[in-house]
Amino acid sequence: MNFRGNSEDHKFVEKFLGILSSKYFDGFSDGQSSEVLTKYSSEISSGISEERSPRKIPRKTSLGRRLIPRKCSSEIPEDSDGSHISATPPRDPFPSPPPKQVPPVSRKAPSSSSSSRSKPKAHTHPQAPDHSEEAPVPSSYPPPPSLFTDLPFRICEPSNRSQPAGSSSSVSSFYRLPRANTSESESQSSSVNHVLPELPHVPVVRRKPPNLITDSITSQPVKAPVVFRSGGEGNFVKLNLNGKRGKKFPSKYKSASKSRSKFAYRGKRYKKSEANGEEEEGETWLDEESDLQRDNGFISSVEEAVLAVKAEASDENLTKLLSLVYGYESFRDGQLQAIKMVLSGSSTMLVLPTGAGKSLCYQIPAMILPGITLVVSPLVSLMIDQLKHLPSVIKGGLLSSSQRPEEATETLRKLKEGIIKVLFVSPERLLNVEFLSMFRMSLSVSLVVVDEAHCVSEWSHNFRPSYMRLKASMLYSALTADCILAMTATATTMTLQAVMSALEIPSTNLIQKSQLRENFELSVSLSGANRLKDLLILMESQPYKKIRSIIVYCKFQYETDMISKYLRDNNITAKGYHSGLPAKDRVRIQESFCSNKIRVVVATVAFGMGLDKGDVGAVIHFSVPGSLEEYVQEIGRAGRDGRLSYCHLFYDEDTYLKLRSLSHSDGVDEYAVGKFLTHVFSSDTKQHEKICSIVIESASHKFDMKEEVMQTILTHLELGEVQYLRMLPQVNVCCTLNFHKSSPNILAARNIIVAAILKKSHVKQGLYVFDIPTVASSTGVAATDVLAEIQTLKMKGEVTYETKDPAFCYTILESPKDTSSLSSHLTKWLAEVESCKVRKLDIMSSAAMAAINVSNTSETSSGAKQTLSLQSRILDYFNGDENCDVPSKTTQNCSFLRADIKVFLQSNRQAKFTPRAIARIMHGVGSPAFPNSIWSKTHFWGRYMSVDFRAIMEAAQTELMNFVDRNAALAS
Ligand SMILES: Nc1ncnc2c1ncn2[C@@H]1O[C@H](COP(=O)(O)OP(=O)(O)OP(=O)(O)O)[C@@H](O)[C@H]1O
Repeated sequence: MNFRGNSEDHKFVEKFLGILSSKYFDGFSDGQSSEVLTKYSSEISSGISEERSPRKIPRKTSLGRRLIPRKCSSEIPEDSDGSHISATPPRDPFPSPPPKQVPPVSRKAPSSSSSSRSKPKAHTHPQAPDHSEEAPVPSSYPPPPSLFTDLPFRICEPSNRSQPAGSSSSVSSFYRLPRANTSESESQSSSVNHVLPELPHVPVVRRKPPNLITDSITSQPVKAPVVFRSGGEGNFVKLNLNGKRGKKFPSKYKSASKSRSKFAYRGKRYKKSEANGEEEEGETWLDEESDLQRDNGFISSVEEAVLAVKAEASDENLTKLLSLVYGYESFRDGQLQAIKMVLSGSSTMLVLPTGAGKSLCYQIPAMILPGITLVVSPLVSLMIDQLKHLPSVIKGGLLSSSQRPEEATETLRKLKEGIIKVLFVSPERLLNVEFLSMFRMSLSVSLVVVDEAHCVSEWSHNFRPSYMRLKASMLYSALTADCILAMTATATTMTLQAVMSALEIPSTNLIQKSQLRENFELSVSLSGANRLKDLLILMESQPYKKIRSIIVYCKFQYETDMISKYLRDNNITAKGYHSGLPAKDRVRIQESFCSNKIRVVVATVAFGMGLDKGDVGAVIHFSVPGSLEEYVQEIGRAGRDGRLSYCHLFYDEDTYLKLRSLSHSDGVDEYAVGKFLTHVFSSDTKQHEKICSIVIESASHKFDMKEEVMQTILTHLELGEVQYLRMLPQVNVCCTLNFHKSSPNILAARNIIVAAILKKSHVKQGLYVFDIPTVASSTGVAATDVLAEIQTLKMKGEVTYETKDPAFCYTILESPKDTSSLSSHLTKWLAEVESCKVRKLDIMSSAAMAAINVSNTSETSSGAKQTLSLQSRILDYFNGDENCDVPSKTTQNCSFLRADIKVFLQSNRQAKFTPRAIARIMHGVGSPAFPNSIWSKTHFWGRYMSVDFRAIMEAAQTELMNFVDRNAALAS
């Protein structure tokens, strides 16, 4: 629409500007975590491949190809699918080939899909890496050791460290252990022990078996739990955890016991050499009977231990169970307390640092409690990973919206038969009406675990609208759950309060340990145009030079390729990893990294969630993270074996400004929210249970609102104080149907859905085109049922079809009485969320700058000073007030700004701008209506990134008014 200065245009601008009071100028809703921030990052400049999650629903399916949405919007599929191997940490950077005499000892009863044998196997028969791109492993690297062969372990504790407060004798914690030998000559002179130089102040204590695992071939072997095979998706053998032999977990499906024996182990085995008990590399079949006997023996011991805990959940009994199932000698700080709380039926909020062992806090209760343990997880990759890491005695399953229908059906069958004890589920699936009714009717839930619980809160760095739906009232009533365990490693006080309030966890039930492990050496340096070179210099200097596993985090997809290539050109084995890579490539890269074939992974935020590779010795941030939470999560991939690890951050101002601009990419104005609400409630609500739909792409363009923002608003309309609507699964709403066999009318006579289709469609070149929600509403069934029916017809050869236009679907329960006050309320809330995001980045930036400054003040031990400075900032942030004022590096004005906006408006008369749209263009941030593919060509694109976004909006508002007035004057 052109602006011609007529009165209508004037009214539009006036109306818009009238609504835009300055307090809403920062209207923003990301709602989507740093991943989302990253995924829009390329909008800052054209031609940059951004970290964008794939469409959740296919835009278009080929005739009859796919019916069911593959992804729900909140399941960010950009991580690897998690099928990496969690390797026991190699013990030195470039170790000698392992001796072959030590039997495999499982720290955790293995449970990967290809049986427990797959772990050692993964090392001996690794998947072929992509040699075409990958630099060869330097010949100085000996072949990677088989898993576990470096055992036994060594534990080091600083002598001056006292027991952590509140810890019991059976609790230990992370301590800082030295990592790499910084002296090259030392490393060359010793094949194994050189990794841990004997530091004078760090006495070595040897234990059997240790909690913190480091390397030493001199210590005693850990008492090995029976290495228990698993199968299927990780858990073949089912344990009778109810204490009655031959009986399953309680299920209301009483008839389901027959299939149980199916899950006894059947698979390839490694043969144990009778002579020395070592694992032979070749695969062979063992006598199944003797194996089963051994398995049964193990099961009996675990069953006994479970019964003992059921009788008395004492420290001793729990520790015995821990040692039997996991091979660990003691609980870590916080674990025992959390397990006991859960066993006593108290809902609990558990805050432990990354890698502290939170998973164990639901796995052990899952063995004891009678019903199912449901684990809600934000990422499919994380769920897959956690499923794989379940001890084999706990049978697990997974339900996510990205599954194929037959996979989901199989999991549901196992659930009903009582085979599954721990079910991983996405929030969308959990809240699916059919899923809930199945639980209500037939299954008992003992525990609901909300993993990454900070996602519940809009004040976290990683808020997800679907997590908003996890309210205690729903979890308790719809699932009849007994208890909730919420877990996170990164939550500020404000986030914790929001999570605990949503999940109705009393403040007395908070178990919170320090959110930062102590085994990090943190450093920051100022960088700029030479960042790549700086990175190489860092990696070629001590201690990084000697570290075998390193993750380099950057913000943009194109950076991962560029940096990894640069490193490879400099003889460092490196691979780029981002969500844009095909899933199989991501899996392969992760596996190669975990099996030490790649030394460095250069990744976006898509890498790392759930990554439990013990020996990652360093994490380097090529760009400043979006928040301290993100920083802590990402450095949390390092040093999970408890040893000293190194984390360096290159701070450069340009990236900070880019990210700050991007923080505004999801902002909305009250005007747009109002229009959107009018659209949402435009349907005829008198028709009971009418299915309404909003086609995502066109609405996004029309309201200049990102999909995530629309979803956040809709979720709020469902879960706010008044329930205005009920959300239904997303579907592709436009269907084109082609009849092949029977005539349409004959089919319609015996099928009411076909009859409705004929009634509601228009015929185009012999094809029937119709709107699925309309047909669903007219027949009184769900949109997914219409799709299912068409699919059935397709299977019978009656039809082929194609669907397009993914849409939000919902039914209206109540129309708002006052849309304008509702939109004002929503805009205010979204603006607060946006400001919170910007503030988090400013706090991160200010912490980095403070560390740089502290190192400038004195020459001596700047490393230690930086570590202390960052540690204290992080702990203050998590424990204190995050709303404190932080200096921003943006300026409030620029002399040419107004003049430039004027020129911009004159040269783009054809477009209808809002002040926010102008500010975005000046910041180089695209939006659905002003995409960077078009607007990045303007001279003004990103020119004012250093000027405060709100200040630009104010200037744009004035200039827009002037512009309209001038045109109106000219026209009259
Ligand atoms: N008591 C224990 N003793 C020794 N190792 C343990 C103990 N508990 C857990 N671990 C190990 O610690 C590692 C990290 O555990 P887990 O993945 O549960 O951490 P997390 O707290 O969920 O971390 P993140 O938040 O980063 O995902 C695992 O390899 C696990 O087996």
